[in-house]
Amino acid sequence: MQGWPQAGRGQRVGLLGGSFDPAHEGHAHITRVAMRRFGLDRVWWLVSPGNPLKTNGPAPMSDRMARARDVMQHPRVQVTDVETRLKTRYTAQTLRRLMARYPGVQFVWLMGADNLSQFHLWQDWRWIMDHVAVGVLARPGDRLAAGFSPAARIYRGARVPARASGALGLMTPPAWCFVNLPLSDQSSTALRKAGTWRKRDAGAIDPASLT
Ligand SMILES: Nc1ncnc2c1ncn2[C@@H]1O[C@H](COP(=O)(O)OP(=O)(O)OP(=O)(O)O)[C@@H](O)[C@H]1O
Ligand SMILES: O=C(O)c1ccc[n+]([C@@H]2O[C@H](COP(=O)([O-])O)[C@@H](O)[C@H]2O)c1
Repeated sequence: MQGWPQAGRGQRVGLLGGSFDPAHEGHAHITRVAMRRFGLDRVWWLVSPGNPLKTNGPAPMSDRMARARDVMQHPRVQVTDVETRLKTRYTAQTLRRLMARYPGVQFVWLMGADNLSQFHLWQDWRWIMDHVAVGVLARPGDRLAAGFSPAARIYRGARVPARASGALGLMTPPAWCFVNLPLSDQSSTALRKAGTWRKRDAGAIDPASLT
């Protein structure tokens, strides 16, 4: 995919942000499940210029994009460098700009349970909860911690039961839903440790160029 991803008014678009350093079958698996369970028309992978909470830079963007496209081949899923184009790396900033750029599109932020546990540390995380529906996918080892996380507790009144997950993208935020699924123990950390992925390129990102 070259250029900006496409979506029509009224479409439900899931956004899976990640370092994808490297992408793996676990990412593809949760994407397919999210499309089905949350009734999404499309999913865009947002390959991050760099997680603001991680100090080490990831492998070069071009390598991560190429690998992500190899791993995720589906007609309704697009691997994108939207955050590089927008010059954002904080999710709230990215979402504000995407919502302005794609009026009428219903975005659903997707993440694994490990990220829900950390969510209260993200910049403007309450703004995200208040403005975008959030779909959380179970991940081995993180189910309980995610359920008791500050974000889950503070927004417990906005939790959508898993049996109603298909309507998530139509709901007015705050609305978030946790779904169980056949678990995948794949992780980028394990792949990096196994040495099957490229060396890190800590100098690839100039943080000053990003908001
Ligand atoms: N096996 C998995 N099951 C459920 N969610 C996952 C899985 N792997 C990744 N995710 C989710 O996909 C998103 C992007 O993940 P990311 O690119 O950080 O991969 P990762 O395997 O978690 O990497 P790392 O090991 O470096 O933290 C995150 O929301 C993460 O929670
Ligand atoms: O906005 C934030 O403060 C923030 C903090 C940590 C992670 N994120 C986003 O969470 C997504 C998953 O990150 P990662 O590195 O765990 O793959 C990715 O899109 C990051 O930009 C966002």
